[in-house]
Amino acid sequence: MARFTPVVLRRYLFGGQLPGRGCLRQLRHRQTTQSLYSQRHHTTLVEDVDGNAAWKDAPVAFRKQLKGEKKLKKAQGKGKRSQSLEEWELTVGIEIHAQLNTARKLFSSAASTIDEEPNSHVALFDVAMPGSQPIFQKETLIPAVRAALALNCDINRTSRFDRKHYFHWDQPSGYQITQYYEPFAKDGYITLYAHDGIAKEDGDSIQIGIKQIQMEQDTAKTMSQPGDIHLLDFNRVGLPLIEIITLPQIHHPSTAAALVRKIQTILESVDACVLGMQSGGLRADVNVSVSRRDGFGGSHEYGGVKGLGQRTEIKNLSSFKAVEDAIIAERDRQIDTLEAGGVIEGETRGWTIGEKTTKRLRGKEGEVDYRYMPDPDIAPVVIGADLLHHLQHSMPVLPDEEINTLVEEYGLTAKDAMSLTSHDNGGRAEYFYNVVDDYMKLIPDQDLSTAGRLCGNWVLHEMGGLSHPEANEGNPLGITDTGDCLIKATSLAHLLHLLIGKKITGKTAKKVLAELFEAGIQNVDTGPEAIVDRLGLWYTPLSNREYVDMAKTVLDANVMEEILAGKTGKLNFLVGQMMRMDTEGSVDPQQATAVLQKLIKENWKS
Ligand SMILES: Nc1ncnc2c1ncn2[C@@H]1O[C@H](COP(=O)(O)OP(=O)(O)OP(=O)(O)O)[C@@H](O)[C@H]1O
Ligand SMILES: [Mg+2]
Ligand SMILES: [Mg+2]
Repeated sequence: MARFTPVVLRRYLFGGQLPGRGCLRQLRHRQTTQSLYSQRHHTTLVEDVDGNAAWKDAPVAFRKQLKGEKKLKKAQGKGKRSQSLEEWELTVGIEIHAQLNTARKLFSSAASTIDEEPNSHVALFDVAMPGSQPIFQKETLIPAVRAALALNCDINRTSRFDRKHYFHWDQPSGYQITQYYEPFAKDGYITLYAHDGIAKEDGDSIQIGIKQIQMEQDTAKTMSQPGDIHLLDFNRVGLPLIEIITLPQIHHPSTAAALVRKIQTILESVDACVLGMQSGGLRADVNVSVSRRDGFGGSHEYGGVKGLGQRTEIKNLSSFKAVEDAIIAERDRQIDTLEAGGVIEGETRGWTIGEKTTKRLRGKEGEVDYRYMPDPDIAPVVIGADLLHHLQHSMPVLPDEEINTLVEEYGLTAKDAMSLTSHDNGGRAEYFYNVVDDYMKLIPDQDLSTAGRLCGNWVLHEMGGLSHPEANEGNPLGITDTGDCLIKATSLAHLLHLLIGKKITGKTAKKVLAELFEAGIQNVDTGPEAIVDRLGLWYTPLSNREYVDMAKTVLDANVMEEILAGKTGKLNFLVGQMMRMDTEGSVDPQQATAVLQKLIKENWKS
């Protein structure tokens, strides 16, 4: 599968001290200053694109997810369970493994691949050929450090690699190289807001500590076949991962899912990661415990958090929903066990989508002794102050800041801002900015938030409803990461300009939008004016006589009495009726209201 060339990532490098070839790609057309809008007028980033994008995983539509969560919460809130939740406090800590966005593996120059011919990118070191040595690919530090900075971590200027020993077919050397004793980043945090989808109980926002982030190797990919046959793909072995470890400070399943989703968004926004959860580029292990709320909490402690119950760990969850469902199932199992007088064992458990309960995989006595030891073949990693400084100053706008800008400057609701940034790998937001830019050029004295609200409504809602049998499934509008779309931004801006200038009606605008979409699919170059011309849909205002005739048809004595008695909502109802009467959509609601008011004032009688 083709990838973007690494050239653009050179902007994260400095003074030619690191070669660009080790880094993969830059995804977004995002900037580093406070105001996205103001900077958009000064900055043009060069995107050097080579072939097709490798990312195919569109994030789960946020609205859909919120709806699902609401339903789930409703179901959870019922009956006996909610009673036991008053007595027991759930605590969760999460480990997230994310594949870094690099061209090479962590300790060999073999290419990192996505969906390529199995075992086609494997260096001798990756399969532990005797005599082969690890060569740390220092470019891998760039996405790793960017991820750590985005998660507010302190960067350890000197970190080291250790060996974690275990025997399994997916690990040819018998150990995984990780950072156990001295990871490269620690003491970070992430802030989650209500609009990120956290539990109601967590209020407007919650901060979760990140204990540390370490770099480590991925394992080979196992493809199990019928008949106990396991096929191995060593392309994945040795790919650079980061493991992000949160403190046990999460107390609600939906907050846990929101955290994983937000970490994915953040990693993506700083170009630290290539693939999302849906494509296996991000995996989560959840650690779950419960303790009594009555002050007799548990005796366990982790990272300075005391009073915890015994944890169990559910490994390898690969969707946000699985994170939430597995935590709920494990919480309920632990509470049931404790209420029945049992004890919770420290164990690793598994979760299968659709199951009601987690399943024990191995107990504490079955835990492997990893015999951690410093890797004698790898020198300490020293991060220079200059590299750190450069990376700190080339960070893009982070998702929270972007949401804030969309709400504060562009006048969107937090929900719409979230939707906009989560669609099409962020491409929908880029498209939106382009539409607003073009629209503002047509009406320069327009207030940005008014323009933003109008364009946001069309980009999200009107365009969201478009479909065509020949359109690409999953991305019908053909929106790219950089904001190109089948309906050109400038065409939509012109269309909205015609609408606001009352040159066409709202109904016509929708019709023209559908025509622009169709033209895009058929690769026909046309603009909104040409379509309005062709369809003969230029707006001709109705005469006052026509308004009065229509108003008389909808008015009746009873409704008029109600309006006179102060029921102003009824007036809107009548305007709606007038608009429905006119199939061409030529009724201007303001004028209809004025005519109705006048008739009522004159106490018109039929
Ligand atoms: N009592 C507890 N209840 C809930 N979560 C806990 C508890 N104790 C620790 N945790 C969480 O468990 C995770 C422990 O991760 P860590 O990588 O330090 O150890 P590990 O799970 O033993 O290692 P690994 O799985 O990587 O071999 C952290 O996210 C932490 O917040
Ligand atoms: Mg861990
Ligand atoms: Mg763990």
